[in-house]
This record gives sequence, C-alpha cells and structure tokens, in this order.
Amino acid sequence: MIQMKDIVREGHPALRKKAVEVEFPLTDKTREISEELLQYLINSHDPDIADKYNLRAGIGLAAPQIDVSKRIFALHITEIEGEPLSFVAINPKIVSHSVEQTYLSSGEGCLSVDRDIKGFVPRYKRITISAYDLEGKSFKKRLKGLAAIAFQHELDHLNGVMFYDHINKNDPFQEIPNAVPFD
Ligand SMILES: O=CN(O)C[C@@H](CC1CCCC1)C(=O)N1NCCC[C@H]1C(=O)Nc1ccccn1
Ligand code: NI
Repeated sequence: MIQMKDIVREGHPALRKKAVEVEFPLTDKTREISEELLQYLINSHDPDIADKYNLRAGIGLAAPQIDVSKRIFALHITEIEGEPLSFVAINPKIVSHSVEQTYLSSGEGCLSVDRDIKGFVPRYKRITISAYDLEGKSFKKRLKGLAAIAFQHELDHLNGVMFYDHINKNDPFQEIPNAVPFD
C-alpha cells in the first residue's frame, strides 16, 4: 500500500517532469500502480487506517507523486453534492472548459508540499474531460466545483506543474477575473 514515505516532495525531479502516455493493455505493474493510487485516497479517509499509517487525507493523487512518470491519476471526492466521484483517469485530457474561472477560497495544498502556500489558484469553473479507464475504455465527464479544481490540480502534476506556479507573485490574493470562489 502507498504510504506517506512513498510520496515524493518538492525538489524531487519527478514533480517537474512531463509524464508519458500509457499504452494499453496495461502491464500488471501499471494496473497495480493505478489501483494503489485510488486505494491510497480511500485509505486516507478511513480514520482507522489513516491513523494507523499516518496518512494525510487526499482527494487526488497522481502517479508522478509516487515517482512514476506516467499519465495516470486518481480522484476520490465523497463530500460533494450529488454522487461521490471515485475513479482512475489514464491519459486524461481537458477537451473543453468554461471561460469562467473559480478557486478554492482557502487556497490549495499538495501532499507533495510540506508547507502552507497562501494565495488563490485560478482554475476553470467547468470542464469537460476525456480519459481511459483501467480496461482502456474511453470515457468523458463534465466536472464543476471541487471535482473540476481537483482534476486540474492532478492534470498539472502530469505536466510538471505545481499549484503555486499559478499564484500571482505580486498579489497572491488578487481578484481573479470572472471568477466565483468555491468554498
Ligand atoms: O495532487 C494531489 N494532492 O496533492 C492531494 C491534494 C489534491 C487537492 C488540492 C486542491 C485540489 C485537489 C489534496 O487532496 N489535499 N492537499 C493537501 C491538503 C489536503 C488535501 C485537500 O485539499 N483536501 C480537500 C480539499 C477540499 C475539500 C476537501 N478536501
Ligand atoms: Ni498535488
């Protein structure tokens, strides 16, 4: 199982590399890595497991964060309105997005960043994404709110981008044009 010791931190080159596309059918190793990314998120929200293994709660986890430079990440968001979102995305893409932007009013964090970095991180408010599942079946989803923000945070990891790269250096809390905050 993935534990905090397996999650690389800022300064590790894997976080600044562009991850490579995955071929299908998945090798057993790639399939196992994909399943472990999602399992980490599920475990991190289980009080007993999270406590026992000292896991930091996460709603997303990307393969580069465990030093695997492949275009794979998992999302597991259960406390949003509507049905819970829990899936592995392989070779994910944003196929279209709203003009409107949004941002987490509390700013963003990252399991690979052991410090608090303040400031608004502009994200598209609504996105249409496409990706492949573990069987190589392509799927599309329309995401908004926290799910959209999380998807963009994870996709950044596949491109070697960290959330704080988006924060305005001169004015971290600068008003983001046509943005509605997500609280
Ligand atoms: O790349 C993946 N990561 O680095 C794990 C990150 C991904 C999220 C950061 C912002 C959007 C996606 C993560 O889940 N966190 N970051 C560290 C703090 C805890 C946790 C978090 O933000 N939780 C959360 C946020 C809003 C509502 C509920 N829970
Ligand atoms: Ni992150």
